[in-house]
Amino acid sequence: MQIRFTKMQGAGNDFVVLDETHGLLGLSAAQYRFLADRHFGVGADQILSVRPAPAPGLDFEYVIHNADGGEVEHCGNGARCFVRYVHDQGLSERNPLRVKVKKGVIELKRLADGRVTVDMGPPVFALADVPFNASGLKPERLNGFERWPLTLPYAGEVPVAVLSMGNPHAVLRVDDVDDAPVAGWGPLIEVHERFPQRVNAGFLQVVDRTTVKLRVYERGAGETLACGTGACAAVVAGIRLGWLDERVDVHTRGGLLTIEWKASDGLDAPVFMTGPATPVFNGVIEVPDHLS
Ligand SMILES: N[C@@H](CCC[C@H](N)C(=O)O)C(=O)O
Repeated sequence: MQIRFTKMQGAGNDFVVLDETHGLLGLSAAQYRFLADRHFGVGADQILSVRPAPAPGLDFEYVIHNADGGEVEHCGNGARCFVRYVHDQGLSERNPLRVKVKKGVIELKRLADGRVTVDMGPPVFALADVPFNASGLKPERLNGFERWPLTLPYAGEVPVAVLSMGNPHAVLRVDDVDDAPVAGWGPLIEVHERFPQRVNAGFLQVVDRTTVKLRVYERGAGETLACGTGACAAVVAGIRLGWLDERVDVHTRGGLLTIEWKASDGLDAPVFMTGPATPVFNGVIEVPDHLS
């Protein structure tokens, strides 16, 4: 089967975007993996499928698959690319857009300078909803928020903040992100037995109260150049732990994301993420039928 796609990136987190507004392509997990493959397919961290609105009051649905073929709840950088895509392809002129993703409904706004602001919704702290199994663990409390000791082979106990942005995140503070053991610890944290749905592992360096550096080892994709939900989770954790103010510039290896969370309005205040969304190229690819 031949399919048309657009390759996009948001702060270096890259995507294959598919238009399914006129009918579903019915791709299998193996076919998503093929598209994401950097040697045999197009190459991407995630595949984004743009679909018609599933209910009145919504503009679209968009479905996200990780490079490993698994469907996921949310993708912050993908949300910004999705908005740019529907606008550039003439699928909608509306601004803002209300869009269904697996985690719920999100609102996305194109800015005059080409960037996009996403209302990511409130963070989730209930451990069962992350999900995280804390049974038998004794947390360290900082500023009224917990860090949990995660035991890693060879590394011993490392303290992580745990929360969900619709998808699960573990956030670990490091002194120097360029020196952080992302490749070594990332895969161990991703599949740690205390995270029954696996987890995205964020390595956070606090530069000052409004500036951080971040690297994320993503569930189902490995280390990416940026992770939007990871940036939100890291800033929310940093605010709750007393390290950060309510508006923070997050420097990733692929670009700058700005995160705002007005915790002073309550823990259920929405998180706003602003950043770039850039088309790279359009193409047509033959997707092998034997992978269906
Ligand atoms: N790159 C994304 C997150 C994609 C999903 C994540 N890997 C997961 O499995 O939860 C982002 O920008 O948020």
